[in-house]
Amino acid sequence: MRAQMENDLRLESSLWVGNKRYLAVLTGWHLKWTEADKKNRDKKAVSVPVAEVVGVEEGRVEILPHKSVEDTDRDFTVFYVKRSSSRSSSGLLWRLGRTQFTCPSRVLRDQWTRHIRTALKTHSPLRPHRLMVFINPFGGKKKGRQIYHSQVAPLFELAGISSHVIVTERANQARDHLLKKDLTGFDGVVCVGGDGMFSELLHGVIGRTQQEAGLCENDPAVTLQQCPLHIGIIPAGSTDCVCYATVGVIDPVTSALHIVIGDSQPLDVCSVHYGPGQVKYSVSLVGYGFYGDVLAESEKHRWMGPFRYDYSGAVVFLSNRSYRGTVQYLPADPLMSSPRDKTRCLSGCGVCSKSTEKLFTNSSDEGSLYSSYSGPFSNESEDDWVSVDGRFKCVSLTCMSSSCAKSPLGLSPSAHLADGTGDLILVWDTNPLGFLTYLYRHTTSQDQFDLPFVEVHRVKAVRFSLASEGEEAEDNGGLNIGMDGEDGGYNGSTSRAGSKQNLATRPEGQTKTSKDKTLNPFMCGLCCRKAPTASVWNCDGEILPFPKIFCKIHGQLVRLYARGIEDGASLKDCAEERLECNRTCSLPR
Ligand SMILES: CCCCCCCCCCCCC/C=C/[C@@H](O)[C@H](COP(=O)(O)O)NC(=O)CCCCCCCCCCCCCCC
Ligand SMILES: Nc1ncnc2c1ncn2[C@@H]1O[C@H](COP(=O)(O)OP(=O)(O)O)[C@@H](O)[C@H]1O
Ligand SMILES: [Ca+2]
Repeated sequence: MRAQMENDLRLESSLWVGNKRYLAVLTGWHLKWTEADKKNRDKKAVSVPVAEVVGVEEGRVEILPHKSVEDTDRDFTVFYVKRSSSRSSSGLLWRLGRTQFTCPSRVLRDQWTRHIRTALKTHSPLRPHRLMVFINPFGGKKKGRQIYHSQVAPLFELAGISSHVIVTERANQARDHLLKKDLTGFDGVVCVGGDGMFSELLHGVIGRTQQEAGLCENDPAVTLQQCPLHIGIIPAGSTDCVCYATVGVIDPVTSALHIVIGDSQPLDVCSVHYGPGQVKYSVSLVGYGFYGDVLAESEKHRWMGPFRYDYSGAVVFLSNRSYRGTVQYLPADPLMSSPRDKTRCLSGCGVCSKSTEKLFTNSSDEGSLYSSYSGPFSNESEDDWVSVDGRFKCVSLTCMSSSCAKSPLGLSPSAHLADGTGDLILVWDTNPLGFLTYLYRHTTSQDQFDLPFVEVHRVKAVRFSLASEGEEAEDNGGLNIGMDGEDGGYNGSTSRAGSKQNLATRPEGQTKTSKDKTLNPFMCGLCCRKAPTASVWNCDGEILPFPKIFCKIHGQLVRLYARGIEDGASLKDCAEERLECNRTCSLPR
């Protein structure tokens, strides 16, 4: 069947590009053109997967900086994805490649354009035709509108995508629109903004899907329904972590091209249940302590733009706080992967593909992908939960690496985008120099988990609560700046929640008292006010002022127009070995 289709689409002709003659071949999967008049050795060949052809137009056409069409009879122009490496980040930049072909006759020209269009329809079924685009005009450096109109809209137009654009006038407008308005006919939704805008789309799309399925999303026991609408992100925010971690670069053109060709990247989502029956969703950071405090502080300084996080980070760091709490977690299957196995989740990731089979019982049946998720708690009992009690600088949970420009490898460099697990990072109370070392390692390739006061666990669910009242009343705001480690928070212990040992507390003699503190004059001004006993949660950039939460990871709940990070090195090997391969061989197609 496939071979038959391949044969029907196959086309081979001698065409001109400029003043050189090429042998052009369309196989259905690839469009390839090889210089015809040269001897074998220096033959110039270009091969583009059909899946990466953006569009084909009759005549000699240019798109950027402005559209121009020279309507000639025997010419056609092919637009496609072209890669270049990015010096500043880990992924590859995508640009719009363009080649103008001249045919010997108009009939042949029409045959070529028709065949390419049919090949696109056949081999790229997820390409969007209609998109809803939300632009936050105030995100990041406030360039959202300009970025969309100058860099993204021309590409959508070229690909024949019709877009309904809404420039937001208030926070949560995009989320509310997705929850309430008619979405018939839309293939996907796109945000132009930062992680906060993405979060609005995430909430809208998940909420709408559960509403339509008649499910109560606030009930942590419910298995949520996979979302049929794809989400696209055009980065124009402050951290842009979700874009960075799923594409590898912060670049509007690259992201727009991923949308245009209908790339599809499943993504794990963490539901955070808090307060009386409320839920929020996160894909990057659910953080208590340091990251919660940084976010709360940064809200006061929004006018600073993206720099507010650095400023607030320094302020919070200097206030040297730590918080008591009880963390319980449900470990993931250690045979699948580990947060310290030094692997990276790249495009075509094997761990994620294997997890797809585990997460969806009938993975071979495409249609069942959205209905047969077996949920994370199919076999677990209370005995499987592990409980940890102590004082922490921060507690972070992330469903993916959470890499961003500040931290190119991310909060958890070996986390996976779509394996149905999250990484729980516990940073016990430690002296400021120790904590600074931990933070600083995020900016280098040094292992931030290789520190005595840090632990990381791959998990399926997490519970957090404040320590019991007597313990909570203990002082906070630690002023110890020594490096001896004695004041470290790592004197709690670990136990199975359901077992007899249950919730171990710190051993006698190691309890921190105010006498242990060493005052540092530099810090004094910041610490004289009474430090709070509880922090807030940072849920993908939104403050949740309820310390007690329950988090559950939903494997591959949503899909993005992305394909994971492409590794430049493997791409090069691949290109050297097989000329016709224009990208990483392991990609699923
Ligand atoms: C010493 C250098 C330390 C660098 C530490 C970098 C850690 C970076 C981890 C980033 C994880 C990001 C997770 C994503 C969060 C976003 O959802 C969320 C919302 O983003 P949006 O505004 O684009 O909508 N962003 C955030 O919550 C921002 C978190 C950023 C934390 C940055 C902390 C900077 C710390 C600087 C410490 C400086 C110490 C100086 C000592 C004198
Ligand atoms: N028109 C608007 N006015 C005010 N806030 C908005 C508007 N549109 C969106 N928002 C909110 O602004 C917040 C930050 O947006 P985001 O695009 O993530 O930028 P940044 O990365 O700079 O924080 C989001 O939480 C979003 O809900
Ligand atoms: Ca994951």
